[in-house]
Amino acid sequence: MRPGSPSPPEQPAAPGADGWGLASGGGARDAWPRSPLAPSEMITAQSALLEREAQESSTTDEELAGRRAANGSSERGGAASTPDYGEKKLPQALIIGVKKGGTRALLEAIRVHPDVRAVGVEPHFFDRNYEKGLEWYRNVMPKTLDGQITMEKTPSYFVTNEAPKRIHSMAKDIKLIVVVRNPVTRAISDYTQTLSKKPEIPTFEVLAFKNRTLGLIDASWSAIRIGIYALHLENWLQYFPLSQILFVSGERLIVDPAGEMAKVQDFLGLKRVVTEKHFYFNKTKGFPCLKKPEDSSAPRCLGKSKGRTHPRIDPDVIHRLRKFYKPFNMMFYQMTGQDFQWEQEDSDK
Ligand SMILES: Nc1ncnc2c1ncn2[C@@H]1O[C@H](COP(=O)(O)OS(=O)(=O)O)[C@@H](OP(=O)(O)O)[C@H]1O
Repeated sequence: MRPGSPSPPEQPAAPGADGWGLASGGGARDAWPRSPLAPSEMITAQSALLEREAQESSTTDEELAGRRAANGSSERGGAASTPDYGEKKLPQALIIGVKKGGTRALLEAIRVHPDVRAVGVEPHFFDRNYEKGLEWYRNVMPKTLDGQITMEKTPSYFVTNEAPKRIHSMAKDIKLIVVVRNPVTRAISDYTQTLSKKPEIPTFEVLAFKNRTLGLIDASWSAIRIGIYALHLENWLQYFPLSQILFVSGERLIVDPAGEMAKVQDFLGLKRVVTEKHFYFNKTKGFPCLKKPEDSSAPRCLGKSKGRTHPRIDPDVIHRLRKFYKPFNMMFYQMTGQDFQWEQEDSDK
């Protein structure tokens, strides 16, 4: 951490503490709340801090990863196929998280834009493949023409300690996008993904607690820890100003994809090309899908690993988790100047 930078949120305020007014701008990150934590929350917050050193469990888009490994070959970006002219460049914008936030939906939507070329698989350069070097990374990228933006998404970057420094040393003016989602639903989504691969794992309710009788949440479990967004964001703000980070609402990306895409295109300095016209709500899928491009026959919904049915979780556990996350969420709203409204009862259903 650089000298003079704000301290990590070791003592976030308990729910209902004073001074939680939302910042209107981006300068609120200095205003760390100072109210004491409930003891159990103190313990879990501390364990969360300690666990930051732990290696993040991997995030993959199984279906895509299965099709093509990031082994140095480029992948065509864009919905309409763009001829493979141009040169490979290091990315100017990254979708850095969060796992299960809606990162694939965002990447696929922004790739429709003719001025964006993106690599389809997750390169995991700044976490797992850093030692391969920048030339390896550049080679993973698709070719771009002048004026086109190169992008990639790797959701684990957001929770990788070394990522901000590494990315900053590559390009300090890079644009960063984080898709955030109610951390309770995100945790359940994350668990659902693991469960789909390892059906023998314990229940969510078992994994979520260090001590269920005492109500001690296990913040060292990555499914829980990833959702402490304020903690991770603090790391990024040591290297990047808030103006270089866009926070996209994972919830709004589902109910109003065009609205969120307008913000993304503005942030990237792109013309608003991706609009309502590109989306339709697919009742079978239960999610918005991209309309079929003129040169293709099929509309494009995300694969079956996106939009999975979640197992039913004990409402008491949901309630406890909501309480656990509330002070961190408040802190996150204050740091970003955005209220994601996760405290509303229905938002983690
Ligand atoms: N249009 C559309 N179609 C399908 N799914 C959508 C869409 N928009 C957002 N989402 C939500 O994206 C969730 C998966 O998030 P990610 O793509 O970030 O997952 S991953 O980290 O890359 O594995 C996924 O989470 P689950 O519902 O838990 O499967 C979806 O809720």
